Amino acid sequence: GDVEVLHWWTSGGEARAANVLKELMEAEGHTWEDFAVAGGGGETAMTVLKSRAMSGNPPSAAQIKGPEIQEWGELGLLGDLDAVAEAQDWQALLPETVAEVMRHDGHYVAVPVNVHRVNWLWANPEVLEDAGVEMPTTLDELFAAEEPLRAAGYIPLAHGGQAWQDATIFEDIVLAEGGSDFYRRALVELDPDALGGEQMVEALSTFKRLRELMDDDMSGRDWNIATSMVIEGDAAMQLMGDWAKGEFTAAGLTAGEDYLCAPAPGTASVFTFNIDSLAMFRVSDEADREAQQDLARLVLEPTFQEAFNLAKGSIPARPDLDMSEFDRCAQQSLADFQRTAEEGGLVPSMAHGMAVPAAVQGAIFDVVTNYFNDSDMEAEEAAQRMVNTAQAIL
Ligand SMILES: OC[C@H]1O[C@H](O)[C@H](O)[C@@H](O)[C@@H]1O
Repeated sequence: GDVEVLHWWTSGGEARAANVLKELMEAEGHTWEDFAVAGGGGETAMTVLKSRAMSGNPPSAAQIKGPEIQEWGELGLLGDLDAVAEAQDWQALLPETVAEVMRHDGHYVAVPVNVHRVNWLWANPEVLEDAGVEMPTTLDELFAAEEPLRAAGYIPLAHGGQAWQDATIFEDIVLAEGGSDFYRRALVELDPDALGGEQMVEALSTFKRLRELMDDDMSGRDWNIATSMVIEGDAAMQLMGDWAKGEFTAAGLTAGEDYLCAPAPGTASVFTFNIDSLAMFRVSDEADREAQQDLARLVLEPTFQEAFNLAKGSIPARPDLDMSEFDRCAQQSLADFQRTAEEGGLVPSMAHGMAVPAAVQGAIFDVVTNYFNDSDMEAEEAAQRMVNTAQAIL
Protein backbone atom coordinates (compact mmCIF):
# COMPACT_ATOMS: atom_id res chain seq x y z
CA GLY A 1 0.00 0.00 0.00
CA ASP A 2 0.90 3.70 -0.04
CA VAL A 3 1.74 5.87 2.93
CA GLU A 4 2.10 9.58 2.52
CA VAL A 5 3.94 10.99 5.53
CA LEU A 6 3.85 14.69 6.39
CA HIS A 7 6.74 15.83 8.59
CA TRP A 8 9.26 18.62 9.01
CA TRP A 9 12.52 16.66 9.16
CA THR A 10 14.49 18.55 6.51
CA SER A 11 17.88 19.44 8.06
CA GLY A 12 20.90 17.19 7.33
CA GLY A 13 20.56 15.02 10.44
CA GLU A 14 16.75 15.04 10.36
CA ALA A 15 16.55 13.99 6.70
CA ARG A 16 19.08 11.16 7.29
CA ALA A 17 16.87 9.86 10.10
CA ALA A 18 13.61 10.13 8.13
CA ASN A 19 15.24 8.22 5.31
CA VAL A 20 15.71 5.21 7.61
CA LEU A 21 11.93 4.81 7.84
CA LYS A 22 11.42 5.32 4.12
CA GLU A 23 13.87 2.56 3.30
CA LEU A 24 12.38 0.15 5.83
CA MET A 25 8.87 0.73 4.45
CA GLU A 26 10.03 0.24 0.86
CA ALA A 27 11.83 -2.95 1.89
CA GLU A 28 8.40 -4.18 3.03
CA GLY A 29 6.99 -3.47 -0.42
CA HIS A 30 5.15 -0.28 0.48
CA THR A 31 5.36 3.07 -1.29
CA TRP A 32 6.51 5.99 0.86
CA GLU A 33 5.31 9.37 -0.33
CA ASP A 34 7.41 12.00 1.38
CA PHE A 35 5.60 15.24 2.26
CA ALA A 36 8.34 17.22 3.97
CA VAL A 37 7.52 20.79 5.01
CA ALA A 38 10.62 22.85 5.82
CA GLY A 39 10.70 24.95 8.98
CA GLY A 40 12.30 23.87 12.25
CA GLY A 41 9.93 23.34 15.14
CA GLY A 42 7.11 22.36 12.77
CA GLU A 43 4.85 25.43 12.87
CA THR A 44 4.62 25.64 9.06
CA ALA A 45 4.07 21.89 8.78
CA MET A 46 1.10 22.10 11.17
CA THR A 47 -0.42 24.97 9.19
CA VAL A 48 -0.10 22.95 5.97
CA LEU A 49 -1.58 19.87 7.67
CA LYS A 50 -4.59 21.86 8.89
CA SER A 51 -5.36 23.21 5.44
CA ARG A 52 -5.02 19.77 3.87
CA ALA A 53 -7.30 18.22 6.51
CA MET A 54 -9.83 21.01 6.10
CA SER A 55 -9.94 20.39 2.37
CA GLY A 56 -10.57 16.69 3.04
CA ASN A 57 -7.16 15.58 1.78
CA PRO A 58 -5.10 14.66 4.87
CA PRO A 59 -1.94 12.54 4.43
CA SER A 60 -2.06 8.96 5.75
CA ALA A 61 0.40 9.80 8.51
CA ALA A 62 1.71 13.01 10.03
CA GLN A 63 4.24 14.14 12.61
CA ILE A 64 1.84 15.32 15.32
CA LYS A 65 2.96 15.63 18.94
CA GLY A 66 1.74 16.01 22.51
CA PRO A 67 -1.62 17.66 23.29
CA GLU A 68 -2.15 18.32 19.57
CA ILE A 69 -2.82 14.58 19.16
CA GLN A 70 -5.87 15.08 21.42
CA GLU A 71 -7.03 18.03 19.32
CA TRP A 72 -6.90 15.94 16.12
CA GLY A 73 -8.44 12.98 17.94
CA GLU A 74 -11.38 15.16 19.02
CA LEU A 75 -12.01 15.96 15.34
CA GLY A 76 -12.49 12.23 14.69
CA LEU A 77 -9.90 12.24 11.89
CA LEU A 78 -7.47 9.74 13.40
CA GLY A 79 -7.58 5.96 12.94
CA ASP A 80 -6.57 3.62 15.78
CA LEU A 81 -3.50 1.44 16.16
CA ASP A 82 -4.85 -0.79 18.95
CA ALA A 83 -4.21 -3.98 16.98
CA VAL A 84 -0.51 -3.15 16.47
CA ALA A 85 -0.22 -1.92 20.06
CA GLU A 86 -1.60 -5.19 21.36
CA ALA A 87 0.54 -7.34 19.07
CA GLN A 88 3.72 -5.49 20.14
CA ASP A 89 2.50 -5.05 23.73
CA TRP A 90 3.08 -1.28 23.85
CA GLN A 91 1.67 -1.29 27.38
CA ALA A 92 4.76 -3.18 28.57
CA LEU A 93 7.19 -1.76 26.02
CA LEU A 94 6.70 1.98 26.59
CA PRO A 95 7.18 4.17 29.65
CA GLU A 96 3.74 5.44 30.71
CA THR A 97 4.94 9.04 30.14
CA VAL A 98 5.34 8.12 26.46
CA ALA A 99 2.35 5.75 26.09
CA GLU A 100 -0.25 8.16 27.48
CA VAL A 101 0.66 10.84 24.91
CA MET A 102 -0.12 8.37 22.10
CA ARG A 103 -3.66 7.56 23.27
CA HIS A 104 -6.90 9.40 22.58
CA ASP A 105 -10.04 8.24 24.38
CA GLY A 106 -8.19 5.10 25.48
CA HIS A 107 -7.19 4.15 21.92
CA TYR A 108 -3.69 4.36 20.44
CA VAL A 109 -3.80 6.80 17.52
CA ALA A 110 -0.09 7.57 17.19
CA VAL A 111 3.25 5.77 17.46
CA PRO A 112 6.27 7.30 19.23
CA VAL A 113 9.52 7.36 17.26
CA ASN A 114 11.85 8.72 19.94
CA VAL A 115 12.39 10.78 23.07
CA HIS A 116 14.23 14.03 22.56
CA ARG A 117 15.73 15.99 25.46
CA VAL A 118 15.38 19.75 24.95
CA ASN A 119 17.49 21.20 27.79
CA TRP A 120 21.00 20.63 26.36
CA LEU A 121 24.04 22.84 25.90
CA TRP A 122 26.38 21.95 23.01
CA ALA A 123 29.93 23.23 22.69
CA ASN A 124 33.08 23.18 20.58
CA PRO A 125 35.88 22.02 22.96
CA GLU A 126 38.66 23.57 20.89
CA VAL A 127 37.01 26.98 21.06
CA LEU A 128 36.45 26.69 24.82
CA GLU A 129 40.07 25.65 25.34
CA ASP A 130 41.42 28.42 23.12
CA ALA A 131 39.53 30.96 25.24
CA GLY A 132 40.40 29.23 28.53
CA VAL A 133 36.74 28.56 29.36
CA GLU A 134 35.27 25.47 31.11
CA MET A 135 31.95 23.96 29.96
CA PRO A 136 29.41 26.07 31.94
CA THR A 137 27.21 24.21 34.44
CA THR A 138 25.56 27.31 35.98
CA LEU A 139 24.10 30.50 34.50
CA ASP A 140 26.80 32.55 36.24
CA GLU A 141 29.47 30.48 34.50
CA LEU A 142 27.65 30.86 31.18
CA PHE A 143 27.55 34.66 31.43
CA ALA A 144 31.12 34.80 32.78
CA ALA A 145 32.27 33.00 29.61
CA GLU A 146 31.25 35.93 27.38
CA GLU A 147 34.30 38.12 27.89
CA PRO A 148 37.08 35.55 27.37
CA LEU A 149 35.25 34.09 24.35
CA ARG A 150 34.72 37.44 22.68
CA ALA A 151 38.33 38.43 23.51
CA ALA A 152 39.47 35.29 21.71
CA GLY A 153 37.31 36.21 18.69
CA TYR A 154 34.35 33.86 19.11
CA ILE A 155 30.60 34.28 19.32
CA PRO A 156 29.76 32.89 22.78
CA LEU A 157 26.27 31.51 21.98
CA ALA A 158 25.00 30.62 18.50
CA HIS A 159 21.26 31.19 18.21
CA GLY A 160 18.59 31.44 15.57
CA GLY A 161 16.12 34.33 16.00
CA GLN A 162 12.85 32.45 15.50
CA ALA A 163 9.95 32.27 18.00
CA TRP A 164 10.30 28.54 18.72
CA GLN A 165 14.05 28.85 19.25
CA ASP A 166 13.53 31.85 21.57
CA ALA A 167 10.94 29.80 23.48
CA THR A 168 13.36 26.86 23.71
CA ILE A 169 16.03 28.89 25.50
CA PHE A 170 13.37 30.72 27.53
CA GLU A 171 12.17 27.47 29.08
CA ASP A 172 15.79 26.52 29.87
CA ILE A 173 16.07 29.75 31.88
CA VAL A 174 12.73 29.22 33.66
CA LEU A 175 13.99 25.79 34.72
CA ALA A 176 17.41 27.09 35.82
CA GLU A 177 15.86 29.95 37.81
CA GLY A 178 12.86 28.17 39.33
CA GLY A 179 13.32 24.42 39.00
CA SER A 180 10.83 21.83 37.73
CA ASP A 181 8.00 22.63 40.18
CA PHE A 182 7.96 26.29 39.22
CA TYR A 183 8.22 25.36 35.53
CA ARG A 184 5.23 23.05 35.84
CA ARG A 185 3.11 25.62 37.64
CA ALA A 186 3.98 28.38 35.15
CA LEU A 187 4.39 26.75 31.73
CA VAL A 188 2.27 23.58 32.06
CA GLU A 189 -0.54 24.47 34.47
CA LEU A 190 -0.42 28.17 33.49
CA ASP A 191 -1.01 29.21 37.11
CA PRO A 192 -1.32 33.04 36.89
CA ASP A 193 0.59 33.50 40.16
CA ALA A 194 3.57 31.60 38.75
CA LEU A 195 3.23 32.85 35.16
CA GLY A 196 3.01 36.49 36.27
CA GLY A 197 4.88 36.43 39.57
CA GLU A 198 8.23 37.75 40.81
CA GLN A 199 10.13 34.57 39.93
CA MET A 200 8.92 34.76 36.32
CA VAL A 201 9.95 38.42 36.13
CA GLU A 202 13.44 37.40 37.28
CA ALA A 203 13.57 34.56 34.76
CA LEU A 204 12.49 36.89 31.95
CA SER A 205 15.24 39.37 32.87
CA THR A 206 17.86 36.63 32.83
CA PHE A 207 16.44 35.33 29.55
CA LYS A 208 16.92 38.71 27.88
CA ARG A 209 20.55 38.83 29.11
CA LEU A 210 21.25 35.87 26.81
CA ARG A 211 21.24 38.33 23.90
CA GLU A 212 24.56 39.65 25.22
CA LEU A 213 26.08 36.27 24.30
CA MET A 214 24.73 36.26 20.74
CA ASP A 215 25.70 37.88 17.44
CA ASP A 216 23.79 40.65 15.66
CA ASP A 217 22.97 38.53 12.59
CA MET A 218 20.93 35.88 14.39
CA SER A 219 17.47 37.12 13.37
CA GLY A 220 15.56 34.47 11.40
CA ARG A 221 18.52 32.06 11.35
CA ASP A 222 17.59 28.34 11.16
CA TRP A 223 18.62 26.22 14.15
CA ASN A 224 20.90 23.93 12.13
CA ILE A 225 22.81 26.92 10.78
CA ALA A 226 23.50 27.92 14.39
CA THR A 227 24.69 24.37 15.05
CA SER A 228 27.04 24.58 12.07
CA MET A 229 28.55 27.76 13.57
CA VAL A 230 29.57 25.66 16.58
CA ILE A 231 30.82 22.86 14.30
CA GLU A 232 32.88 25.34 12.25
CA GLY A 233 34.30 26.98 15.38
CA ASP A 234 32.81 30.43 14.74
CA ALA A 235 30.72 30.09 17.89
CA ALA A 236 31.47 28.33 21.16
CA MET A 237 28.07 27.01 22.29
CA GLN A 238 24.39 26.49 21.44
CA LEU A 239 21.35 25.86 23.63
CA MET A 240 19.18 23.38 21.68
CA GLY A 241 17.41 20.05 21.89
CA ASP A 242 19.36 16.94 20.89
CA TRP A 243 18.21 17.07 17.29
CA ALA A 244 21.34 19.28 17.19
CA LYS A 245 23.33 16.11 17.84
CA GLY A 246 21.96 14.78 14.55
CA GLU A 247 23.90 17.57 12.83
CA PHE A 248 27.14 16.78 14.69
CA THR A 249 26.71 13.11 13.76
CA ALA A 250 25.94 13.97 10.12
CA ALA A 251 29.21 15.94 10.10
CA GLY A 252 31.04 12.79 11.23
CA LEU A 253 31.92 14.19 14.66
CA THR A 254 32.35 12.22 17.90
CA ALA A 255 30.55 13.11 21.14
CA GLY A 256 32.86 14.08 23.99
CA GLU A 257 35.80 14.63 21.60
CA ASP A 258 34.84 16.88 18.67
CA TYR A 259 31.85 18.35 20.52
CA LEU A 260 30.57 18.44 24.08
CA CYS A 261 27.07 18.03 25.50
CA ALA A 262 25.82 18.93 28.99
CA PRO A 263 22.46 19.76 30.53
CA ALA A 264 21.55 23.42 29.93
CA PRO A 265 23.24 25.41 32.73
CA GLY A 266 21.42 25.03 36.04
CA THR A 267 19.08 22.29 34.77
CA ALA A 268 20.99 19.03 35.48
CA SER A 269 18.19 17.76 37.74
CA VAL A 270 15.61 18.21 34.98
CA PHE A 271 14.82 16.49 31.69
CA THR A 272 12.56 18.45 29.34
CA PHE A 273 11.04 15.82 27.09
CA ASN A 274 9.86 16.17 23.50
CA ILE A 275 8.43 13.01 21.90
CA ASP A 276 8.11 12.83 18.12
CA SER A 277 5.20 10.72 16.99
CA LEU A 278 3.40 9.74 13.81
CA ALA A 279 -0.38 9.91 13.96
CA MET A 280 -2.44 7.93 11.46
CA PHE A 281 -5.39 9.49 9.64
CA ARG A 282 -8.47 7.44 8.82
CA VAL A 283 -8.09 5.88 5.37
CA SER A 284 -10.69 3.83 3.48
CA ASP A 285 -8.40 1.79 1.20
CA GLU A 286 -7.58 -1.55 2.86
CA ALA A 287 -4.06 -1.76 1.39
CA ASP A 288 -3.24 1.74 2.62
CA ARG A 289 -4.60 0.88 6.06
CA GLU A 290 -2.35 -2.17 6.12
CA ALA A 291 0.58 0.02 5.15
CA GLN A 292 -0.24 2.32 8.10
CA GLN A 293 -0.26 -0.66 10.46
CA ASP A 294 3.09 -1.81 9.07
CA LEU A 295 4.48 1.70 9.47
CA ALA A 296 3.46 1.73 13.16
CA ARG A 297 4.91 -1.74 13.74
CA LEU A 298 8.21 -0.93 12.02
CA VAL A 299 8.62 2.28 14.01
CA LEU A 300 8.72 0.41 17.32
CA GLU A 301 10.89 -2.46 16.11
CA PRO A 302 14.50 -2.45 17.37
CA THR A 303 15.97 -2.05 13.84
CA PHE A 304 14.22 1.26 13.25
CA GLN A 305 14.50 2.48 16.85
CA GLU A 306 18.27 2.10 16.73
CA ALA A 307 18.98 3.35 13.21
CA PHE A 308 16.60 6.32 13.39
CA ASN A 309 17.72 7.55 16.81
CA LEU A 310 21.44 7.15 16.06
CA ALA A 311 20.91 9.54 13.14
CA LYS A 312 18.34 11.83 14.79
CA GLY A 313 20.19 12.53 18.06
CA SER A 314 17.32 11.37 20.26
CA ILE A 315 16.98 8.21 22.36
CA PRO A 316 14.67 5.30 21.57
CA ALA A 317 11.06 5.50 22.77
CA ARG A 318 11.40 1.95 24.13
CA PRO A 319 13.95 1.79 26.98
CA ASP A 320 14.71 -1.94 26.57
CA LEU A 321 17.12 -1.61 23.64
CA ASP A 322 20.84 -2.41 23.77
CA MET A 323 22.39 1.09 23.85
CA SER A 324 25.99 0.04 23.17
CA GLU A 325 25.94 1.65 19.71
CA PHE A 326 24.82 4.98 21.17
CA ASP A 327 27.28 7.71 22.19
CA ARG A 328 27.82 9.12 25.67
CA CYS A 329 25.31 11.96 25.22
CA ALA A 330 22.57 9.45 24.38
CA GLN A 331 23.65 7.20 27.26
CA GLN A 332 23.41 10.18 29.61
CA SER A 333 20.05 11.16 28.14
CA LEU A 334 18.53 7.74 28.83
CA ALA A 335 20.01 7.63 32.35
CA ASP A 336 18.73 11.16 33.08
CA PHE A 337 15.30 10.33 31.62
CA GLN A 338 14.95 7.41 34.05
CA ARG A 339 16.48 9.28 37.01
CA THR A 340 14.31 12.38 36.57
CA ALA A 341 11.20 10.22 36.09
CA GLU A 342 11.84 8.83 39.57
CA GLU A 343 12.94 12.07 41.20
CA GLY A 344 10.22 14.32 39.74
CA GLY A 345 12.38 16.32 37.32
CA LEU A 346 10.83 14.95 34.12
CA VAL A 347 8.77 17.74 32.49
CA PRO A 348 7.03 18.18 29.12
CA SER A 349 8.58 20.81 26.82
CA MET A 350 6.27 23.80 26.34
CA ALA A 351 8.38 25.08 23.44
CA HIS A 352 8.07 21.74 21.61
CA GLY A 353 4.37 21.16 21.94
CA MET A 354 4.32 18.71 24.83
CA ALA A 355 2.76 20.85 27.55
CA VAL A 356 -0.10 23.14 26.49
CA PRO A 357 -2.66 23.36 23.66
CA ALA A 358 -1.28 24.73 20.39
CA ALA A 359 -3.20 28.02 20.68
CA VAL A 360 -1.74 28.74 24.14
CA GLN A 361 1.76 27.76 22.98
CA GLY A 362 1.44 30.14 20.04
CA ALA A 363 0.34 32.97 22.32
CA ILE A 364 3.23 32.41 24.73
CA PHE A 365 5.63 32.28 21.76
CA ASP A 366 4.41 35.70 20.64
CA VAL A 367 5.00 37.29 24.04
CA VAL A 368 8.39 35.62 24.54
CA THR A 369 9.78 36.50 21.11
CA ASN A 370 8.43 40.07 21.12
CA TYR A 371 9.90 40.64 24.56
CA PHE A 372 13.24 39.10 23.52
CA ASN A 373 13.48 41.34 20.47
CA ASP A 374 12.10 44.53 21.99
CA SER A 375 14.74 46.21 24.10
CA ASP A 376 12.12 48.55 25.61
CA MET A 377 9.67 45.94 26.91
CA GLU A 378 10.12 45.37 30.63
CA ALA A 379 10.02 41.89 32.15
CA GLU A 380 7.02 42.87 34.30
CA GLU A 381 5.02 43.75 31.19
CA ALA A 382 5.96 40.52 29.43
CA ALA A 383 4.94 38.49 32.49
CA GLN A 384 1.61 40.26 32.66
CA ARG A 385 1.02 39.71 28.94
CA MET A 386 1.62 35.98 29.36
CA VAL A 387 -1.01 35.88 32.12
CA ASN A 388 -3.48 37.86 30.00
CA THR A 389 -3.04 35.73 26.91
CA ALA A 390 -3.27 32.46 28.79
CA GLN A 391 -6.45 33.60 30.57
CA ALA A 392 -7.96 34.94 27.36
CA ILE A 393 -7.58 31.55 25.64
CA LEU A 394 -8.43 29.15 28.44
O1 LIG B 1 13.04 20.87 13.62
C1 LIG B 1 13.63 20.85 14.85
C2 LIG B 1 12.92 19.88 15.79
O2 LIG B 1 11.60 20.36 15.96
C3 LIG B 1 10.79 19.63 16.85
O3 LIG B 1 11.12 19.84 18.10
C4 LIG B 1 10.76 18.14 16.52
O4 LIG B 1 10.16 17.44 17.58
C5 LIG B 1 12.13 17.59 16.26
O5 LIG B 1 12.04 16.28 15.75
C6 LIG B 1 12.85 18.46 15.24
O6 LIG B 1 14.11 17.95 14.96
